Amino acid sequence: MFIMLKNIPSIISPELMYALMNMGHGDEICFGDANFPADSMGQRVIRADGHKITELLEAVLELMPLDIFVDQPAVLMDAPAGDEPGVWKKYDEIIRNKDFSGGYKNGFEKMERFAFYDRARECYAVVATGESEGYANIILKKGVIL
Ligand SMILES: C[C@@H]1O[C@@H](O)[C@@H](O)[C@H](O)[C@@H]1O
Repeated sequence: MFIMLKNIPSIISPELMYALMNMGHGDEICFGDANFPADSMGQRVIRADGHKITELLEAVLELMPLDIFVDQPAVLMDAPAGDEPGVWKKYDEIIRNKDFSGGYKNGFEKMERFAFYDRARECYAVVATGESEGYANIILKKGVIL
C-alpha cells in the first residue's frame, strides 16, 4: 500500500497517525526495536517493519509535542553497564532538534528492562519497528497541543 498526503511524512502509516491523533495529554507510545516483545505487551501493536526508530522519531516529533508537565517525557530501556547503544546519542540529537514543546529538558529517563516492559503495557500503543540495535526501545509521553 502506498500512502500519500501533503505535509505528512510518508513513514507515518494510517495506523500510526490514528494512534497519535487519538492519544491525549500524558498518553505514551512505545517504539520497540526488532527484538522487543511488542505483541506480548497486550497493547495495540502498530507494525513499522523495515523502519528504524530514528526515522520514526524524526517524523513523529514533527507532529507530536512532548509533555512539559513531567521532568523526562522520553524513556529508554536501560542497557547493561558499559554497553551504551549508539542509537541513544542519535535519539538525543533528534529529540533536541525536533522537540517543539520544550518538554525534553532533562535528558532521558532510563528504566530497567522489566520495569520498562510494565510501562510499555500501559502505553496507548506499541510500534513494532525494524530497528536492529539492541536496547533501542523508547517511550514518548505526549504533551498538550496549544
Ligand atoms: C534484552 C532486551 O530484550 C528486548 O527487550 C529487546 O527489545 C532489547 O533490545 C534487548 O535485547
